[in-house]
Amino acid sequence: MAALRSLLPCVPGLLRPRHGCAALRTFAAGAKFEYIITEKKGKAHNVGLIQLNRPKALNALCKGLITELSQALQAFEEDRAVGAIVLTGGEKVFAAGADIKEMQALTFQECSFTQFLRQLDQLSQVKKPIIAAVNGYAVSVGLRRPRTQFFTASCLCMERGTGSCFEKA
Ligand SMILES: C[C@@H](CO)C(=O)SCCNC(=O)CCNC(=O)[C@H](O)C(C)(C)COP(=O)(O)OP(=O)(O)OC[C@H]1O[C@@H](n2cnc3c(N)ncnc32)[C@H](O)[C@@H]1OP(=O)(O)O
Repeated sequence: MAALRSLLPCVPGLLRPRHGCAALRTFAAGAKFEYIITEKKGKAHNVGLIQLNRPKALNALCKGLITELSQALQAFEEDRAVGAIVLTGGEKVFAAGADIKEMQALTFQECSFTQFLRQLDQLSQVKKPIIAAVNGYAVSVGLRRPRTQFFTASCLCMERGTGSCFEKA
């Protein structure tokens, strides 16, 4: 908990986009991600940070992003040094929900029962506490994730307008 507390004041700074920083795009295990950035934070490197990093599509959850998120969460889950995970997005948006462009070509059954959304549900199997640091829009499936987390650090969010069917931080 002490490591988490020490991390929280840093989170707004962490929300700034970090394009082009190769070191931050490299996961502890050595894998490189296209849609997320991972890092271990805290003095003891015991907080796993995952930042959704698909800004051009407002972090819409495409299949590739969901796969990478799943891999990163699994790796932090298995990393005995990591006690908790912080999941965050960008400055304007946490996530604009499922990738509707990708969904366009799929049937309802394909969306619901195949890998597309099922893999997302598997993320809730992670046993370590996940803090969702939400900033800006959190839409639909992008909202369901923070809601299922143990604690949503909405106190860290910045105000940006309103939306009737969307939840804004
Ligand atoms: C499976 C179910 C669960 O219930 C879902 O999750 S369905 C997905 C639900 N989400 C949405 O319907 C959100 C759609 N997006 C929006 O309404 C708006 O983008 C916005 C969040 C209100 C933000 O609007 P803004 O005007 O600030 O930004 P743009 O609309 O110009 O978007 C920029 C850029 O991102 C692409 N994009 C946005 N959301 C998605 C998405 N969900 N999937 C794929 N792509 C998305 C948008 O197309 C723009 O890209 P461009 O066309 O310019 O290449």
